[in-house]
Amino acid sequence: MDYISTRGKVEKCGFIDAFLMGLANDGGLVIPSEIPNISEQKLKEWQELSYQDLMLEIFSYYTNDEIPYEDLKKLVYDSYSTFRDEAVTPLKQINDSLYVLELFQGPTFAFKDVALQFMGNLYSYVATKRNEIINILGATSGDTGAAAIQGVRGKEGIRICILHPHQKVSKVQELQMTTVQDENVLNLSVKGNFDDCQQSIKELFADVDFKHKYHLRAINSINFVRILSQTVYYFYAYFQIAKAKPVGKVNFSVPTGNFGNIFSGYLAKQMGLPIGKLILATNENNILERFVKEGMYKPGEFYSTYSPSMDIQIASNFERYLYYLNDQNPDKVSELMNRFRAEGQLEIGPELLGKVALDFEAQGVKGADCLEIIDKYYKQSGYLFDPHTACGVKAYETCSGEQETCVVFATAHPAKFNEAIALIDIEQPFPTEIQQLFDKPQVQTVIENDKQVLVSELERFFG
Ligand SMILES: Cc1ncc(COP(=O)(O)O)c(C=O)c1O
Ligand SMILES: N[C@@H](CCOP(=O)(O)O)C(=O)O
Repeated sequence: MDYISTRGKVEKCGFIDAFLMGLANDGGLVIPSEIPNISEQKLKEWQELSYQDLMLEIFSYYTNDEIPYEDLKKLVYDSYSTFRDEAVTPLKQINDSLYVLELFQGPTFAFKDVALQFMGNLYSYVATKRNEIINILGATSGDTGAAAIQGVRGKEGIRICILHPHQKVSKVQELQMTTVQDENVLNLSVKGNFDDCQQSIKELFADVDFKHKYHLRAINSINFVRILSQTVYYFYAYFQIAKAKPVGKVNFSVPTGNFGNIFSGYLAKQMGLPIGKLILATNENNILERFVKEGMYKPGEFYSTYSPSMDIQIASNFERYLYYLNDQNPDKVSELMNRFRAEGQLEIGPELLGKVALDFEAQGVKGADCLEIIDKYYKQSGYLFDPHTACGVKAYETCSGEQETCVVFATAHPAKFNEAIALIDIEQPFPTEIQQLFDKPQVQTVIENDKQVLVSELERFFG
């Protein structure tokens, strides 16, 4: 398998080079040169596999044997040995049509651990085997940062700098990042929002001289390995249902911000997994809902919501989808992205909008509805959803038919977002790992949202 850019101006490369490149050197996003098709027979065979073995099977289509099988197996098994549930991503049935896939069983209680435990180990492996310097630069609305730091803290040959929006992440998210005392970790708290943080790091990654000088590596979903790692649980969830009952297509409702998690679902569907609708759940920051419903991609006003990890306007992975929507035409993608930069918006016509509708439905969920869902299901079934997951459940109620089977992704544990849960007078016990954080000292540097200030911090830390 070769890896190419959505903008077509990067020489094709192999799996590890694609992993190290992060953002494509022409400013586009890395994608595989083709999407492998998994036969029905293979899908049947995979049903019985453990999560880890399923991941090994899926990765075998993408890694070109650049990592010897036994090494990859160790990386995968080590990565999920830190999870609290043997199944890695256990599936819970809530009612006849609704299943919840718990993606929060990793060390930082959010879905990001699934990919980032693995990527942390992979970076460590590549640092040793290829003698590469690994300086990770990432932006977070709270969960990616915590998971990435946890994945590489204290690891030799790796440094990590994470930008988060100052006072716009939950208290638990802030503590998870800033109580880490290892010397290889730098937390920058930026006076701005997540989009500001993401734009800053994307500009630095696009400056190829700067990127190479400081050996910058990506852990955000701009990195294709994030996307690929996240496809595994779509397959895994589907197989758990298919083993229990005859099932045709399954819908997935995915709380969405940067379009990474749901793009992994799109990839799984293109690979041949029988997915019906990919239901895109958002909050008041609903640029993607407006795109799916009206064909207009235009950032709106920024809102701070009960689901702060999805307080995102400009969705990083949208460009990957534009590539497939436009018949894999890199020139068209370049033209569209240039137009977006110049005009601040993009619009697609009825024909392409029809194509979008073949795969996606979308629902933006207001704060009051989000809290109502948490309260309702807690009373009905005793299951406590975090606010992001609750948006996914509301979107399931709105978009998935009564006779259709739907998996909602539980993207975080409710303890991470107690600020919202407390508003509906539900008292939840905190897991010990989270409770302990409140007694630890915090280390972080608060900076202005200013490129030169950021560059100085990075030169000092990575230089
Ligand atoms: C808890 C939670 N849910 C949902 C999302 C949205 O996922 P994505 O950015 O992959 O669309 C995020 C952040 O990305 C998150 O942290
Ligand atoms: N919600 C994310 C935002 C970054 O998304 P990513 O998938 O590109 O890493 C977060 O929690 O940081």
